[in-house]
Amino acid sequence: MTLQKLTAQEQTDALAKLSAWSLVDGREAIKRTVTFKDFNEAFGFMSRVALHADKHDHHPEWFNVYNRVEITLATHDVQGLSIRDVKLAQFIDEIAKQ
Ligand SMILES: C[C@H](O)[C@H](O)[C@H]1CNC2=NC(N)=NC(=O)C2=N1
Repeated sequence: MTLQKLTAQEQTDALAKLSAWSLVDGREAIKRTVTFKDFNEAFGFMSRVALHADKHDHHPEWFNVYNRVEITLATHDVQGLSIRDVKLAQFIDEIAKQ
């Protein structure tokens, strides 16, 4: 089945459960920031996300400074949000443990 863009209702429902995530201004994407004790923990987290992302062929946009990781998720293929972003956000929440 081809990948579908989430409907407005699906997006609202998904975001209600992803409390750490918010919509990006002016773009159909979601973002969250995760802060760790130090760079070692932040990079360990990024490594785990990177391996998962590559396995699932769905990659984050992110920015890291020392212990902080800012993450943006979107699906280029649908120019908006898809179930893949929801699943990756859930995985990130699980391993961020915050
Ligand atoms: C060709 C390849 O499968 C696509 O470009 C994949 C790779 N990773 C991706 N990651 C994200 N975040 N969105 C995509 O649409 C996407 N597409």
